[in-house]
Amino acid sequence: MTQTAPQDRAAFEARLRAIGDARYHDKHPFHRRLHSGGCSPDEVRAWVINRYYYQSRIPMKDAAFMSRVSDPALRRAWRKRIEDHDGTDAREGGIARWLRLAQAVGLDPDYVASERGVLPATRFAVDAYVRFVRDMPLLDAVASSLTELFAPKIHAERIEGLLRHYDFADDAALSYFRKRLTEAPEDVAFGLAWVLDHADTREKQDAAAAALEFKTDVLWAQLDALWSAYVEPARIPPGAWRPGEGLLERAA
Ligand SMILES: O=C(O)c1cc(C(=O)O)c2c(n1)C(=O)C(=O)c1cc(C(=O)O)[nH]c1-2
Repeated sequence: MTQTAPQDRAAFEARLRAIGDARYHDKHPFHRRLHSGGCSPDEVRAWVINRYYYQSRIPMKDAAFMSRVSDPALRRAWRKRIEDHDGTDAREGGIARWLRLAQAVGLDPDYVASERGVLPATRFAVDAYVRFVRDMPLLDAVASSLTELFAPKIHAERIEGLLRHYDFADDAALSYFRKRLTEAPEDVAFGLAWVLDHADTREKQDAAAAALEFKTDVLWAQLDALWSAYVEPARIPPGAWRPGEGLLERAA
């Protein structure tokens, strides 16, 4: 039986980028609504609450990844991701910055950090991502992080759209996204080179592409859940956040 030859490096990279062009969540109607000023204050709050759950699990999935890596050089390159989100003694991290955004939209950061009110489908999607990275081959795990190839564009659009359309938005509230503009390209340059180097058979290339598609589904499913629950006609699942809950005194 003849084996299919691997794609050359440029063709394989183009294949990965085409997955983003077709499936990345910048195309989801919820993001269009958010960035163009179409979201109500409560829709923005629902997004902040649910997206916190994703943020909170990113360093956990990176720790799960590192626990499986025997190569010290790869661990050294990867551990920055955990510090970017958790911070260090000297430096604030992304989770703290996200909670600043929560405060700016009138939410009590303790409520957001409690993870109460997160939609069931958000939990299922995000937990599936953590499990995927914990259980699948390292190549698939690294490939699944490559949605970050497409993230700087959406972060830039978001900064511009939120600043233009929403009163709560200012540099402090949006500092999370501005910081990611420099953090994400560093991470993804490393991740992409690693995947291109290690996907040395057609089967591995197919697996890496499938991992990236899986991750686009993880992101898309979160926004589908948000739309279904909070955009009219709203269908909020039992136990999920209801407008009016978890607000700061001044916003209540
Ligand atoms: O706002 C976004 O659209 C977005 C998307 C993604 C992504 O593509 O997974 C990440 C982020 N932001 C992000 O801020 C972030 O720290 C991050 C880490 C990862 C990852 O898979 O390791 N994705 C993302």
